[in-house]
Amino acid sequence: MSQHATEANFDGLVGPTHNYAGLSWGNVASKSNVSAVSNPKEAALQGLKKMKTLADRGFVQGILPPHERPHIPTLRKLGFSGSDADVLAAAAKSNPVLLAAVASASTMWTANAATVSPSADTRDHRVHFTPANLGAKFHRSIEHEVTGRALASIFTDEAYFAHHKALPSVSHFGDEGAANHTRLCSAYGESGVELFVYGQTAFDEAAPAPKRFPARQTLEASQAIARLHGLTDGHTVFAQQNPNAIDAGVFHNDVIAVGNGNVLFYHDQAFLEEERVLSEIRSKLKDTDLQPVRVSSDEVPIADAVSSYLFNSQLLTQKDGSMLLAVPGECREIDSVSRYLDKLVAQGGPISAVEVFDVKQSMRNGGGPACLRLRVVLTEEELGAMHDGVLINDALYERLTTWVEGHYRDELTQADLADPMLLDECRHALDELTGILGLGSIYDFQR
Ligand SMILES: NCCC[C@H](NC(=O)CCC(=O)O)C(=O)O
Repeated sequence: MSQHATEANFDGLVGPTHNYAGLSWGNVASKSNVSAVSNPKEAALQGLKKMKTLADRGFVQGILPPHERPHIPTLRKLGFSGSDADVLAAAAKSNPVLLAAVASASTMWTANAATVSPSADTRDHRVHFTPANLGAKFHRSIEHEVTGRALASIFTDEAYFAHHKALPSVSHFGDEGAANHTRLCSAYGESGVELFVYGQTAFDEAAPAPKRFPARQTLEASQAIARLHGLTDGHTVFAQQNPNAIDAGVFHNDVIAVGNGNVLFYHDQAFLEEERVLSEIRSKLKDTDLQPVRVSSDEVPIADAVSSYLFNSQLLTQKDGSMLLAVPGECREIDSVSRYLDKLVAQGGPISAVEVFDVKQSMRNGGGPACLRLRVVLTEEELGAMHDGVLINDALYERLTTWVEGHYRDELTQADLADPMLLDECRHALDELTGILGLGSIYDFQR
């Protein structure tokens, strides 16, 4: 039985400690901007502006809160002791990179927060959520617990929503969430095909794998998520990412492909077995034809795709059924990509409009428009059952903008991360935020 459903996008609000620490080997932007001075206030406002623009266009737009950073409980687990200020000072002295890791605002990239399967696809007809363990990078491996709490406090009703724990946090089950998961369908409320893209097979050392940069997602992790969510084989496709793409800086599939409805917009270097993947999607997508929009290396070399983040765009269905591609500003700064975008719209295919967003603060850490959002397809009933205090409207946008203006710094260096005042500012701000959003006590310092 199908119902009308909507795609809601939940953007991660950038936290007060947004900084450039160069923590993500394999993510070209993160490494090239290491130690640059960041502007957390501007970063958060850029994100809010994107949310507001899309909400104004009629898209359902939600927000996921930033986490408590620097995360003192993690430092205590690692043996630092004394007052919170003592812990910070000792960590800064002993290992500034470790301090930067527990201070990262990386929860802003909610495409990595979790994998979500809509109720039309799952055996028990509930929406299933599994927070990603993000075990490939230490600074991200500490996100899943609080992410799970935030999701559970927004999607509380067990009649509609099912929450799983993150997978075991070892490399065999490396899971990076929705960034490696694409749902294709005829309409959001119809059962679709869930495409899981992985970088490596953990239990087969002979299988193809990247040589230079790490593969963050394993086949075994993707298969486990599909089992947990109660997806059937007939509606699930597993595809290996091209190892050469990972070695070229494509650390998540959403840096080289994006899908929406029956459209798959992708680069010719995205998949290891392109033909097989497309034909399996076609055969499993029962009530509609797949519309591939393939970009060739001749038109957009992979290096340009990576530096522009062309594919890290949001592909959104507008009221009239046509699709809007929400791209980062960098796409208009790179000739091959800008030319391609003009051609894409002119050729009259499924993507009829391009809109540019300035998310430069996030881009400098390797996060474009699509990294900043988690998609949750919801029926009318599910939308009615969720906590609506996190949905953006004019009033919430104004309130959050004022909140950012009042609490965030406009300059942050690596040395500032050891400042005990920053920790106080962050906790104070987040305490107010859970009040604004009506989320209850989700942070460790509130418990
Ligand atoms: N989906 C986009 C994720 C970007 C994220 N960058 C970072 O964590 C960089 C943080 C730093 O280097 O300070 C990552 O690589 O997982």
